[in-house]
Amino acid sequence: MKELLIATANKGKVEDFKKLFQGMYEVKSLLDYPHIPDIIEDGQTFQDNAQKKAEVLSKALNETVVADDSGLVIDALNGRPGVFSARYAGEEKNDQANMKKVLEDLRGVAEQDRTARFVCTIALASPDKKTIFFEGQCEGFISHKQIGENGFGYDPIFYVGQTTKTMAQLSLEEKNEISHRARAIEQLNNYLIGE
Ligand SMILES: O=c1nc[nH]c2c1ncn2[C@H]1C[C@H](O)[C@@H](COP(=O)(O)OP(=O)(O)OP(=O)(O)O)O1
Ligand SMILES: [Mg+2]
Repeated sequence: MKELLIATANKGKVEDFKKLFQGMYEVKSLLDYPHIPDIIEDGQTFQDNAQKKAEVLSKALNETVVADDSGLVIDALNGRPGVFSARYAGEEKNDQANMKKVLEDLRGVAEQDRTARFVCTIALASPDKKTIFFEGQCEGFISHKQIGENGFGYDPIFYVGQTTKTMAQLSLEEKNEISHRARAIEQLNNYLIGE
């Protein structure tokens, strides 16, 4: 089976990619290449960061690389945390601290004003080809406390759509039906099949 390298060291993302590419590609990630240094994400947009992560690795290894830059965009916080989602509460990239800070920032904000979306931008970079982008989103709203054990990142505080289920209450299969990452990967997959 063909290998596909994902320029991420995020275990939750790797699990999503492996499940979504099951039977199609053998997914490798930066977890398999621990010696590769972290790529500084200094872009203004998810696309900028996905492009940098994919192109730096594609050039270094001279092979096709996929990268994902994603995050939580909250309307009442003017789109924050956005591209700063991973480090919202500090450089240690601690999910619990990030969620705590979001809930503190939204203290007193009414239900109807807690709208948010997850955004995932995927970049496909190949040596001597133009980088291509695919974006997926998932609408929802922010809970008042953490609910559910599954997934990663901000899943426990993100109610999916108009439901009363957080992303962390979904099974991996259910999440992969509706998530921002699944929607972006579906477009990537359609492109790769057509190549
Ligand atoms: O499905 C998701 N469910 C919950 N939270 C999520 C999801 N997708 C992204 N997120 C959050 C986690 C992290 O706080 C940020 C990603 O930051 P982002 O820089 O793209 O990833 P990262 O630094 O963890 O790994 P890497 O850059 O190596 O891909 O958005
Ligand atoms: Mg990152």
